[in-house]
Amino acid sequence: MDEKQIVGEKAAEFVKDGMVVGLGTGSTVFYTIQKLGQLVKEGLSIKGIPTSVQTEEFAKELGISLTSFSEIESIDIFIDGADEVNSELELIKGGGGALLREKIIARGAKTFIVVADSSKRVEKLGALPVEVIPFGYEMTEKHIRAIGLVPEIRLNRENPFITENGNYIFDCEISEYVQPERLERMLNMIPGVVENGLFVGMTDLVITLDQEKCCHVKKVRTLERDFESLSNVFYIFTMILPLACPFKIVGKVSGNSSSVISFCIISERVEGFKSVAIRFQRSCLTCIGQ
Ligand SMILES: O=C[C@H](O)[C@H](O)[C@H](O)COP(=O)(O)O
Repeated sequence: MDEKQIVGEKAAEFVKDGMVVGLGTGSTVFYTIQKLGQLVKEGLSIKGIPTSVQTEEFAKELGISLTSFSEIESIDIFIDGADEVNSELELIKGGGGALLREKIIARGAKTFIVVADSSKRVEKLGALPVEVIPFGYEMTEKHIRAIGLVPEIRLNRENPFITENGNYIFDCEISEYVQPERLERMLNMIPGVVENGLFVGMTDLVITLDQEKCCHVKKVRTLERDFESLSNVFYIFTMILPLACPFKIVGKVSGNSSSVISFCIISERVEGFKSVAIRFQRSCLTCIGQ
């Protein structure tokens, strides 16, 4: 059994009867889907949401029922491969061009499991696909270059590769380190960029292999998500009791580590509370190891 098959099949163990399952794209999750097809034949009842036409067709061939966003409230679990995984379980995806649909599903899933053979583990994330609309892509390329990346248009023979959403992809070399979450935001602010392949703070588990070829299931810290929830509660609190609360949250930002920064109880009403706010932010950052 090759590595992709071991990790791919292992992930199928996390799928339970009645679940809505996001089905990823690629040669690793292929084995998960194949295994799910076998389990469905043995009686497992699930509904799949595919991330690409290729996956959709494969799932149909295997007899896996599919559903659509209009028919479901949420996605229980999303299983997908990755091109690069670092020690923080931050990912680069999109080698197969399916990054946009994958990110939509990853963001909507309660649990996101990544299946990755050992070749995907990297110290530094380095080769990032960025999906852009064809209109003005030459200008978009300049803007991507201006933030320090080295983009190269992905080709299909001599023509630009076209994604299933009708867009182009720039494969970008990350030459200088920028914090992934920041880079993700910077890219997505460029007009013409539809999405990029950085998946930060989304992964719940990575199934991979070590040198002894043992299957490992790593749990990512959920602290950032906890902070996000706490931030939401606090935000609602200050909305309900604006007069009673001495703090004002400047903005509710969803996301991850920097949402802690925007956990931002910056006092607008009482000057003295500013130092409290700053100390609080610092302790949050220490907690998440920044
Ligand atoms: O667009 C493709 C996806 O992001 C894949 O999940 C990724 O490229 C990994 O694919 P594979 O399992 O074939 O290495």
